[in-house]
Amino acid sequence: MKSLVFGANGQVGQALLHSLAPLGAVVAATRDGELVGGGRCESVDLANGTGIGSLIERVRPDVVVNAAAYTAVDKAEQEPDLAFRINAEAPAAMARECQRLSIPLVHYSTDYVFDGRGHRPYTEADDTDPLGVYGESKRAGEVALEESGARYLVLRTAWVYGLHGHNFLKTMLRLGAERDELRIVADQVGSPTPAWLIADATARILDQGLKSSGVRHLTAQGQGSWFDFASAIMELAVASGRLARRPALVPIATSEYPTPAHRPAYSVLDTAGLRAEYGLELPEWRQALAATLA
Ligand SMILES: NC(=O)C1=CN([C@@H]2O[C@H](COP(=O)(O)OP(=O)(O)OC[C@H]3O[C@@H](n4cnc5c(N)ncnc54)[C@H](OP(=O)(O)O)[C@@H]3O)[C@@H](O)[C@H]2O)C=CC1
Ligand SMILES: Cc1cn([C@H]2C[C@H](O)[C@@H](COP(=O)(O)OP(=O)(O)O[C@H]3O[C@@H](C)C(=O)[C@@H](O)[C@H]3O)O2)c(=O)[nH]c1=O
Repeated sequence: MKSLVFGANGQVGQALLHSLAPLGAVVAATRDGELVGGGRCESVDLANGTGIGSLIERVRPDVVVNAAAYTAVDKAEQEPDLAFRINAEAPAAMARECQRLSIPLVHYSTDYVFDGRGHRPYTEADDTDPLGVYGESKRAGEVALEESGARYLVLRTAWVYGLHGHNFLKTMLRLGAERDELRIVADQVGSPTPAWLIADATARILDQGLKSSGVRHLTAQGQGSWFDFASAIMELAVASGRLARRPALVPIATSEYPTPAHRPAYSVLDTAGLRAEYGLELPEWRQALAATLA
């Protein structure tokens, strides 16, 4: 099976290069044709979608996996056009070409498509209502795939972290080394999910073949607040010697940490559908964090 991976330098993209390799050839595409780990690959700037269709046509993969996205949640409030070009128009262009060539398309979306007013895990049938530009642009990407007529799978995930790239784990390790005290929001609840888990699950799904088109939820199991996540990071980082000492962590309300974009208060995703359809077991988020740091 030959895969074409857009966004190969991102957190999920880098993990996909490893996870998809046992299934066959993996053709990587990045913005500038360079891989962060070294080496050249295909190049396409998704903000200017002209090269997308021609690249898919030239590579003729058995599956396209789009891990590229505009993920700067706060900055998106000032750059809505760019966020929509990358998160909605580029996946739409991929879907058009995939539909024309009968190639299945795997794409990722976010818990931030929900408004966070729920009190039980969101299912795929629940209504979306994003609070900010990033979530709106990601929802527009989901709709574009739904309407394309392509065979597709949108994997909605959440709170992605890893040892590569920009994420909350890396921010906490950096700030934890610099400061004696960190103030962390304790009233936003979700499911921290490592990039390797998303990539592994994608490979297990592709190994079986897409069983149906649609949106499915994919996160680590269980739930916690950003404060819980930070507390678990500090505990494991000190135990493993990554941090010399544990900074004091202060739980705060969202109102005490103002940001340009509003974020959902509760965005836990119900993954039962995906687990049943593909027979996947997903680890609890604290176990997944421990495995990542180990
Ligand atoms: N991060 C998170 O917490 C979450 C992410 N998701 C979704 O998961 C998917 C993967 O996210 P993640 O791996 O964290 O994202 P990253 O931000 O780590 O990576 C995104 C990649 O997209 C690339 N990209 C951005 N703009 C362009 C462009 N104009 N042309 C070409 N490439 C571009 C970036 O390239 P470059 O390196 O050159 O900037 C980067 O490598 C996305 O769909 C995201 O929305 C869902 C929930 C949570
Ligand atoms: C750095 C920091 C953040 N926070 C808060 C701000 C915010 O509410 C929360 C998370 O902050 P971040 O900006 O790191 O995370 P954020 O960019 O909101 O993360 C999101 O990214 C996009 C791409 C997604 O799709 C989401 O699933 C989610 O992972 O933590 C603190 O309370 N204290 C701190 O010191």
